[in-house]
Amino acid sequence: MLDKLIRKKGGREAAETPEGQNPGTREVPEHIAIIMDGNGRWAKKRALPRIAGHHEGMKTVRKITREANLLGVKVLTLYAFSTENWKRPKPEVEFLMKLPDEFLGTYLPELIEQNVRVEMIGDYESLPPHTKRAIRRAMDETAENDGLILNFAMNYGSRAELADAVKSIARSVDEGKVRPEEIDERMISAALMTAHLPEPDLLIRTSGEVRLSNFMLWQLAYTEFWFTDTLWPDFDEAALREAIDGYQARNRRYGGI
Ligand SMILES: CCc1cc(N2CCCCCC2)n2ncc(-c3ccc(F)cc3)c2n1
Repeated sequence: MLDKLIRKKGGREAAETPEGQNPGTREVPEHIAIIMDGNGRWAKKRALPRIAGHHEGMKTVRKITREANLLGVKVLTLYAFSTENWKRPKPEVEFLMKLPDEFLGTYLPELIEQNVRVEMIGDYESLPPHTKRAIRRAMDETAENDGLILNFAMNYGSRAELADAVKSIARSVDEGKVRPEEIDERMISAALMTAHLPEPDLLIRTSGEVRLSNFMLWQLAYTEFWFTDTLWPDFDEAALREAIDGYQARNRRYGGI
């Protein structure tokens, strides 16, 4: 089983672990981001159609959301559909675009009961109308909840997000609201779709793939990565706790030696 934590080196200044504090006693990650990979392979191993893997993966979304909320995680960002996924076969894309409605139709009452707030990052307007309706309803019906933020990255691509942020800042310069010399990291972070969220503390990617796939490239600058061979449909509460244990066991540094 390939479970490994790859710690980002270097980065922003921040206090070292205070003297005397046991580095293993770190808090639960405030923000966990997950690239939910391995659904098609899970189905193939069982001689099932790929959509069976996506459907099983949806049940894992429910399981991991509940566990993360119980553990005190504040934000859970799930990479559900990338801008590149439109290239998949039409029937698969059509099935995927129905999953938000199916997921919320089944689990929204449970999410509301758990005080979960549903949010989304990505290009909302380009989604099919039925997909937008389901997501909009879930966001509206959970807007007052102040528990875990369940943030779906839907029709999301980090480079497109960064390009939009640059355009927005360039417009502000054009309008005389911003001088070029004022543009800094903070202004760019504030122009991203995740401006209102803390940066991810822990990124988990399942199915053994070790790459970012155009996911939160700016926001993951200081994030610890956990890569596991476990396929997303098989990723259960114990697997989540193992990833969090791996995160807590490391003496996280934002730079310095
Ligand atoms: C549109 C692509 C997609 C795929 C997908 N899969 C398939 C691929 C990844 C594994 C999980 C199951 N899920 N699972 C939940 C949602 C969902 C999205 C938004 C929302 F508001 C509520 C639920 C979802 N969306």
